[in-house]
Parts: sequence; C-alpha cells; structure tokens
Amino acid sequence: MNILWAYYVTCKYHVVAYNSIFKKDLFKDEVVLVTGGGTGIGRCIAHEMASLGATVVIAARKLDQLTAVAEEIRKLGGKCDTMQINIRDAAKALELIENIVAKHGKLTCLVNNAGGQFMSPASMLSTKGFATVVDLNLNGTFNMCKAAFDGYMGEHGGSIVNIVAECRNGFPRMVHTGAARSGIINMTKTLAVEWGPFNGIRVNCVAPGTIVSSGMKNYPDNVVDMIAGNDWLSPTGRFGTESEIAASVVFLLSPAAAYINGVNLAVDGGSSLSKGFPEGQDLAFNPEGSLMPAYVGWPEGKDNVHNLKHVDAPQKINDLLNKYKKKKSKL
Ligand SMILES: CCCCCCCCCCC/C=C/C(=O)SCCNC(=O)CCNC(=O)[C@H](O)C(C)(C)COP(=O)(O)OP(=O)(O)OC[C@H]1O[C@@H](n2cnc3c(N)ncnc32)[C@H](O)[C@@H]1OP(=O)(O)O
Ligand SMILES: NC(=O)C1=CN([C@@H]2O[C@H](COP(=O)(O)OP(=O)(O)OC[C@H]3O[C@@H](n4cnc5c(N)ncnc54)[C@H](OP(=O)(O)O)[C@@H]3O)[C@@H](O)[C@H]2O)C=CC1
Repeated sequence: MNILWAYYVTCKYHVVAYNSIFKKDLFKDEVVLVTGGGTGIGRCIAHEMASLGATVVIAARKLDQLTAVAEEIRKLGGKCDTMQINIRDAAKALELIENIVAKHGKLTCLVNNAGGQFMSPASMLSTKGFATVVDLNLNGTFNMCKAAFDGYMGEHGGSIVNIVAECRNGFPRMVHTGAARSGIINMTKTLAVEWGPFNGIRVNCVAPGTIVSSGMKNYPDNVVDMIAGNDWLSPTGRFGTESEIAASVVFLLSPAAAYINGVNLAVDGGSSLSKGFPEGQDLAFNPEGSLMPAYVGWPEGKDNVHNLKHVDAPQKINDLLNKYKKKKSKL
C-alpha cells in the first residue's frame, strides 16, 4: 500500500507528462548548454532536455529570466544551472565554458539559440544596424562554438546545434539576419568537416520558420498584427510551436542522429518551399486553418501541476496557439 501511495504521489507531483518520443534517461550523462534558455524556444529546449535526464545550463544576459526557468525545471525534478553571458564577448564565452566544465565536469552538447533582430527594409537600415545583427547572430554563434571547442569538445567530442532562421530565399525586411543566418549555415558545414575528426564532434542547424513563441514580444504591435494575420500562408496553414523546434533539437543531439553532421534542418511546415500567393488568396492550401495537428510537448492540462505558462506571447499570437492546440496530436 505504501509503495502504491509513493508511486501516486511521485506521479502527481513530480513527473510531468512530456509527450517525448525518447526514453526519460536518454541524456542522463550529458551536460547541455542552451544559450537564450531563459525565454521562448530556448526555455522549451531546456525543459525538454532536462525532462530526458540532462544536466542543463541555461545562459543569457538577464539573470532573472534564467533563474525563473531554472526554478521551473527543478520543481519538475530536472537539473538546471544558470550562468550569465553576452555571446558577443568571445573572452567571456570561453570563461563560461570553463566554468561549466569546472562545475559539471564536462560539456557534451551546445545549443546556440540566443539571437534576434528587428524588422527593417534594407533601404532604411543603417550600417550599424546591419553590423549589430550580424555581430550578435553570426559572430556570437562562432564565439560560442569556438569556446566550446577550445574549452572541452576539441579534446572530448560533443554535439552542437545552431538555431538559425529559415532564409533559403533571402529574408525580405530582415536582410541583416538573413545574411547572418546564412553565414551560420555555411559555417556549420565547415565546422562539421573540420571538427568531425576531433572525437566525432557533430555540428548541425535547425532553421525555424515563423514560430508562435515568447520572442514575438520583441516586435511592435503593427508587426505582430502582420504576423498574426498571415499564418495561413504556408502549406501547413499555420505557424510552428516552440515544442516543434525543441523536438528537432533533441533529435539532432540524440544518438538517433549520430550520423547526421553539417545539415540544416528546416522546421517551417514547408513554407520556404512556397512562394506565397501573389495570384490571390484562393490559392491558400487550407484557408479554414491547419489540418496538421501541432505538436505541443509542453506540460499542460491536468498534468501541469505547477501551472506553468506555456508561451508568454502577445495576445494575438497566443490566440493562434490556442487555435492550433484544438487539433490534438496523436503523439
Ligand atoms: C508566411 C508568413 C508571413 C509572415 C511573415 C512573418 C515574418 C516574421 C518572421 C520572424 C522570424 C523571427 C522571429 C524571431 O527571431 S523571434 C524574436 C527573437 N528575439 C529578437 O529578435 C530580439 C529583439 N531584438 C533585439 O534585442 C535588438 O534589436 C538587437 C539585439 C537585435 C539589437 O539591439 P542592440 O541594443 O545591440 O542595438 P541598438 O539598439 O544599440 O541598435 C544598434 C543599431 O541598430 C539600429 N536598430 C535597432 N533597432 C532598430 C529598429 N527596430 N529599426 C531600425 N534600426 C534599428 C539602431 O538604430 C542602431 O543603429 P544606428 O546607431 O545607426 O541608429
Ligand atoms: N520565434 C520565431 O519565429 C523564430 C525565432 N528564431 C530564432 O530562434 C531563437 C530563439 O527565439 P525566440 O525564443 O523566439 O526569441 P527570444 O527573444 O525569446 O529569445 C532570444 C534569447 O536570446 C537571448 N539573447 C539575445 N541576445 C543575447 C546576447 N547578446 N547574449 C546572450 N543571450 C542573448 C535572450 O536573452 P537575454 O535578453 O536575457 O540575453 C533571449 O533569451 C532566436 O535566435 C531567434 O532569432 C528564428 C526563426 C523564427
């Protein structure tokens, strides 16, 4: 009876049902660094990896956000540490890796998720504005890769996933980030080839399409309105979820992807293959909404005993997510 009671309490208060396709201890020997892990997609990746047994270190500039996410993860029974970093600072990036190795003994996985940009037509963009976004995304990601290599992975191996943005056909209104992310995709291929022989380091990219994420808080109302009104302009008829990005990152870090190196995995519902619909909206694949259920692996519903908020996005973006969630995924 006591055993049954202990099992019930454990299930109810500690184990939250992530809809993960992987075994719960898959990453139990791994130490993973997620940059930008205090918000949005990074927070979701951190939760997902912790739920699979990894020791997760989340790092960014704002300590308060990191602390809040670390507390969420610990409440759920996961292991999470926080460290401050500005990825634009190469010397601090190396210090960060050295601190992680000193404290946790290793660094086996790195997710370069920190990044961002603002919307501006190229004609109105200043040289400094362009350089700022390239510095943050391209140089910042290189700083972190190089620090991980020098501080641990060069000697011991490891796996890196760089979050970029889908930019196959250029990136109108975001020329800076399109250029920076294309640079990261090419850099990833080079590092995969150069660093593969160093104990099998793998380096891959995930390229999100438009994702219903907390990151949308960074955009002004008119941009949010524009984004919220255009989710039907994709073969899946919707935007993606944070969990759909996290799931692809987990896969690329896992042994299931052991022979995948140097790829850029677009997670965009096929939108990069579509040219939009210049002929008119009658060509929308499904104007009524998506037929493709969204994957939302985040703990919600009756299992969300700690009442964690899923996505802290502007209302119109949250409305989209709620609409997508009504179509239930089988996973
Ligand atoms: C099929 C569907 C159709 C729908 C289409 C949807 C398309 C949307 C796709 C969205 C995809 C991407 C989403 C995301 O990435 S989510 C959000 C992620 N987070 C962020 O983006 C972070 C937000 N941005 C920032 O934090 C900052 O802007 C940034 C870090 C990038 C720069 O900050 P920093 O403090 O370093 O820079 P400064 O403020 O000092 O500025 C430096 C120069 O840049 C100029 N600048 C800055 N902001 C703007 C702006 N909004 N417009 C124009 N120029 C800007 C600034 O003026 C400085 O230059 P000057 O000194 O020359 O003026
Ligand atoms: N949402 C979307 O539709 C898409 C997102 N992406 C990319 O995915 C990634 C995550 O986006 P999302 O979660 O939506 O947005 P967020 O804005 O929530 O995430 C960005 C994170 O990066 C961190 N960050 C920014 N600058 C730095 C820096 N200099 N040093 C360290 N950390 C930094 C921020 O933390 P802090 O401010 O505390 O430093 C924040 O946690 C970003 O690279 C984004 O551009 C790509 C395509 C589409």
